[in-house]
Amino acid sequence: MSSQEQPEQGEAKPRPLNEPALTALSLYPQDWALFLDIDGTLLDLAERPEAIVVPDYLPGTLHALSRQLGGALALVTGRAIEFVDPLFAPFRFPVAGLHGAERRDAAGRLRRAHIPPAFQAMKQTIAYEAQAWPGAIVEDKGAAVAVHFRHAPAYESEIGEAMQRHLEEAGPDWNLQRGKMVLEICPAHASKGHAVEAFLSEAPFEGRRPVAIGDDVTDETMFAAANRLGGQSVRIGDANGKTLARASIGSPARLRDVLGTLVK
Ligand SMILES: O=P(O)(O)OC[C@H]1O[C@H](O[C@H]2O[C@H](CO)[C@@H](O)[C@H](O)[C@H]2O)[C@H](O)[C@@H](O)[C@@H]1O
Ligand SMILES: [Mg+2]
Repeated sequence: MSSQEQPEQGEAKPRPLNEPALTALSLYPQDWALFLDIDGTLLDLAERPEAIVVPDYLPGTLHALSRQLGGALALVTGRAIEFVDPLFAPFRFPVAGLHGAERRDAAGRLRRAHIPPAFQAMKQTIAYEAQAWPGAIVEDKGAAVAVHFRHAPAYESEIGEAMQRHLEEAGPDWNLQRGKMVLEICPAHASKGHAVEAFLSEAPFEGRRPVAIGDDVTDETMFAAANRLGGQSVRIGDANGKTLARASIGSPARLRDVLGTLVK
C-alpha cells in the first residue's frame, strides 16, 4: 500500500454498515460488481490454514449472486487459486490469488506468477528453519510462502527477522506481507487493488461500480480502488479505525446472512 493510501492516524472508524447500502447489488445488479476476500470475510478464521469450514449453502449463495450480477462477482484472496476452487465446488468463480499475483478472469484465462528456482530454494530453507519454531506452520503457495505463528506467538519476532532476511536476499521483485498471525513473501508486482482494476477493465465487470469486502491489511488496496472508482468498501470486524473502508460488518457470519438476503 502506498503512503498516500494509508489511513490517517485517528481517522474516524468506518461506520457500521447500513446494510440496505448493499441492497443496490440486488436492486440494480447491472450496475455493480462484487469483490470478496475469503479468510476472515466469507469464512470464519480457523486455527490452521486448512481447517477452514465452508458452510454448505455458501457456494450456492455466491453462484446465485454471481448470476444476478451477470457474472460480475470475483474472489480476491491471499490463497492460491488451486486451493480456492475446491472450496466452492461445483462452481468456479473469477478469482485473483496470492494477493493479486495470479488471476483467472471471467473467460477462464489464467495468469500465473513465475516461480524462479531461487524462490523454490528459499521455500525449502524456510521450511528447514521453521523446525526451530515449534507450532509455526509453513504454507507453500507456489509463488508465495507464508509462515503462520498463531500457535507459535513467542517466535513472532524471530520469524519476522528471518523473513526480512530472506526478503532482502530475494530482491525487489518480492514483498513481505503481514496478515493475521502470519508473515508471507509474495510477488511485489501485484496487489488486490490492481486485481480489482484488472477485472473492471474486462467483461462482465467493465463499466460497473465495485463493492469490495475484506478484513485485513492486504484488502486495503482494494478498498482504495473501490473508493476511487465510486464504489463501496466494507471491512469485516473491527480495524480500530486503521482502514480505508467506509463501512463495516461485524463478522463473516453476518456478512453471509447479508449476502443471502441480496439473492432475489
Ligand atoms: O486474503 P484472504 O482470503 O483473507 O487470505 C489471507 C490468508 O488467509 C489464510 O490465513 C489466515 O486464515 C487462516 C485460516 O482461517 C488462519 O489460520 C491464519 O491465521 C490467517 O492468517 C491463508 O492461510 C493465507 O495463505 C492467506 O494469505
Ligand atoms: Mg481475509
